[in-house]
Amino acid sequence: MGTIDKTQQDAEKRVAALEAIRFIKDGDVVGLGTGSTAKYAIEEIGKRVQNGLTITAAASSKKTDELARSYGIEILDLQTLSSIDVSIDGADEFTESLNLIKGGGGALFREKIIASLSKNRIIVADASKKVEKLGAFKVPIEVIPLALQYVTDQITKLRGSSLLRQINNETFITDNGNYIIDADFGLIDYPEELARSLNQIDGLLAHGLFIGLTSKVIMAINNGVVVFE
Ligand SMILES: O=C(CO)[C@H](O)[C@H](O)COP(=O)(O)O
Repeated sequence: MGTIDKTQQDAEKRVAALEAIRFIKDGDVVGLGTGSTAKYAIEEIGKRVQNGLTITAAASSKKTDELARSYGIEILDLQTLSSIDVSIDGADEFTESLNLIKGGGGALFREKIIASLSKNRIIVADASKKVEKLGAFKVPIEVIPLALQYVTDQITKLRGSSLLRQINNETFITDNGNYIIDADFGLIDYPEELARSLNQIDGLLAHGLFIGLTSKVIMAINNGVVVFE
């Protein structure tokens, strides 16, 4: 993949995010993702709301909730929603078959609920996120604290190694009050199979393999976009 030019990467994130906004129309309920790419989309949606766009939104994290509200975007209570028109979110890795790894920002559980509720699930990404096989980025796994050892042992049985996420020497706590394990399974040949196995572990709230949860990936490269759908 080579060295990633951060300025170029940021420019691509913005281009992809702006392209995705074309899919939002007046009256939509919009699912808002988390992370630096989703942030570009939220900021632009916010500006358009200030200029008369009438949407409501669901936020995938406290950070996104705060950012969206700061622009005057009306945030709905996720627990009351049974459908979202369009969601825009980022990804840590994606393949051409639209499988993803998400959760680098630790918001994977709410992001998964939003994707599951959404009719049109748009992922926005810079070109560095495209991979042949998932797995160079460790799979984030949200774990209910009392099940930490149990879940770690089950990950070991699936030939994965676990690292409890720490930020500034402190255990990272999700918006839901849980831990994140970053699990290394090496390059993943059969992501659907691994996702199914992880789904069966009690105490594991959500994992970052997003299989069949994406309508399209808008990837920016240089100043253009490529759409995978
Ligand atoms: O899944 C996520 C947060 O939980 C993000 O979408 C993912 O980490 C990508 O982030 P960024 O746009 O900053 O590269």
